[in-house]
Amino acid sequence: MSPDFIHTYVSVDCVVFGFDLENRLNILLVQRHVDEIPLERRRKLPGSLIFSNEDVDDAAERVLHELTGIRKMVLKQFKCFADPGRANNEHDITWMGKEYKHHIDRIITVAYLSLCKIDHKINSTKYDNVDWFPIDEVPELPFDHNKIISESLVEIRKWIESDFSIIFELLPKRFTIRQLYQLYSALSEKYIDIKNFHKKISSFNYIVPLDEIEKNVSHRAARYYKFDAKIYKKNNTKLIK
Ligand SMILES: O=P(O)(O)OC[C@H]1O[C@@H](O)[C@H](O)[C@@H]1O
Repeated sequence: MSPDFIHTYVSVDCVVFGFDLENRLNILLVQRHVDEIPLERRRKLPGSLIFSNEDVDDAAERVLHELTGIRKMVLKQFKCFADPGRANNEHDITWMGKEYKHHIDRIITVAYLSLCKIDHKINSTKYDNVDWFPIDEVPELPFDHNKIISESLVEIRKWIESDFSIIFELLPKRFTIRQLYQLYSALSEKYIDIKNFHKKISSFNYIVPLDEIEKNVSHRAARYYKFDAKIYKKNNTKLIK
């Protein structure tokens, strides 16, 4: 075989989105625990090299489980990142050497998107530090992880346009229309008038009003709603075309 063909490692990286109480999109970052790397360069996307007998999708599921303790999470493979130089920063080489006891200088990574309710208990079996970061407070990250995150944003927008029901993976089980509006606005780049949004939403029978309203709020208390997946599957309409 020509020596120009690569023998390379393959990894997965997961961008897990959450939506916080201040109506901001967040993502989960983990911390590398290695003294030789400066503190401010230790945060990264959760990821792993894949095992020789493992499918990439299975590796992504494993990473998410090791990250959150949750068995089944919504998961979407969206892109492969294969720049030959993506893993040759000296800190990243040090990290890979410590973590895998190998000199690794080329890794192709397959990136995944996932969604998690931010109030879900994170019970990591692998990482000591797992934290939510608002998307505009994400620090400079190792490898090409900042690039992966910015491409994942484009992807999550497309995903919501093609399957609106995934938005409910990010909302609490009961939510107000304002929360739904704020999440939809944070995700889509278009301006949407709140009154029109309310009108559209009230025509969707899969968004079901509950007999509960907000308590202890300074504004007019809003009603809570829930998403009914069964009704949604029957209609499967897009929210806004
Ligand atoms: O074991 P760790 O370092 O978490 O994962 C392997 C890393 O290797 C790189 O391709 C990835 O970007 C990934 O983050």
